[in-house]
Amino acid sequence: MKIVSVHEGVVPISSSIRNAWIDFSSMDCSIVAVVSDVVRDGEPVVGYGFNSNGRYSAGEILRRRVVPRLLAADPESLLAEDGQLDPARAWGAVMTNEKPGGHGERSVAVGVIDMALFDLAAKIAGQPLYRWLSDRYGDGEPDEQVFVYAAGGYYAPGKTLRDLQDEMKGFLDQGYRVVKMKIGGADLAEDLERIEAVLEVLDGDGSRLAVDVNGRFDLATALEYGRAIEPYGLFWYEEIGDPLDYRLNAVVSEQYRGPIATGENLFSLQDARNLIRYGGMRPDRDYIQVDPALSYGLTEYLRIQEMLAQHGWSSRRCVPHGGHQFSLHIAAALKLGGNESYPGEFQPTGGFADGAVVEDSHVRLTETPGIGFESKAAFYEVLRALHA
Ligand SMILES: O=C([O-])CC(=O)C(=O)O
Ligand SMILES: [Mg+2]
Repeated sequence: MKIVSVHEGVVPISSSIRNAWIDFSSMDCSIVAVVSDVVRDGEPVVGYGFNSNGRYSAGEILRRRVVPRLLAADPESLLAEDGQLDPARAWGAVMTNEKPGGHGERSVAVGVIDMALFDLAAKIAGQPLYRWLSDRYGDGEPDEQVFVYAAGGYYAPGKTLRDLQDEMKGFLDQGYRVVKMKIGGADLAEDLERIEAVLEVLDGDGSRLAVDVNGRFDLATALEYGRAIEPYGLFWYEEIGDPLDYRLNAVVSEQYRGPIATGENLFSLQDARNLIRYGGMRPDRDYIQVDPALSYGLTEYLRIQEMLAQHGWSSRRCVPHGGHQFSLHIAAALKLGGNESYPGEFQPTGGFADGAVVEDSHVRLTETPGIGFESKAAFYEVLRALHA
């Protein structure tokens, strides 16, 4: 098995929405196609990857460092003992001459390639990624369905409380029981009004609503909001302060009794370990949201899972950020607690297979080999155009 060529491009995933920190008016995403010399039905087997959402395309790092190193590696050095592609060995090749620390956009570029290599490896084996992964890194019996919650509830120009309620009703109509909305982009009084409007749609059941601050609050505001929302008994209170401010998180976790979720902007084993060591996260109720696509890929995510286990954390406490197919496979294979879903945003990259049905907030995977981009027509067209 040899890699014949790697093609890289950018796709816009922009929209008019806004969270407490950024708008998405110029959001875009790197995509790659890794073409192998394996031929099936007269066509080369190709692995695809992309970089989730929330960070911009990382083309410069891909073109100047990551892809050249992959192509320069001795093909034999990328194979496991069974002669098949081993994405973890390729990971070592693309990280050659990279110093530790400072895991900014480099982790995004490596994550894109890592995803494509896992897609390729599972396709060559003729298996959907979740079964391939479960056989190698899990117990061989993957979850057949995965808990998903619907993320949305953004701020947008002219968006009324009624619009927010209609958006959430739409999620419930699509089969979701748990929904997420943004807070921290308005003042407390307005956000409480928005939360109460959504709770009306959820029959007053706060345990079905997560709120996401996107790292906006200082400690005083975090505690003030915490006191105000604690009585609602929410599903979780997300990314309350700066993602690297572990002390803020620890102080809030001493005072806010409900579940806290964070980690979507931690991009390495070392950062995730610091969160566990110093962030006050409680293994009996809190959630880790590291997104494998943004954080050096599944190769690094497996290391993070090992670290969590060593610290007494169940994989069920992990619910990755991003709402994409890659994490859905990982969630099923590694028995995570679930996966985010974006029914209304980040097209064409986000979301699951076209035919995927959500029932009681759970979704099943397809048996398409690899990650299954081929079952997501609009995205597949963009990916195929990279190399066709
Ligand atoms: O608004 C964003 O950047 C996305 C986000 O936080 C999430 O999906 O949890
Ligand atoms: Mg978030």
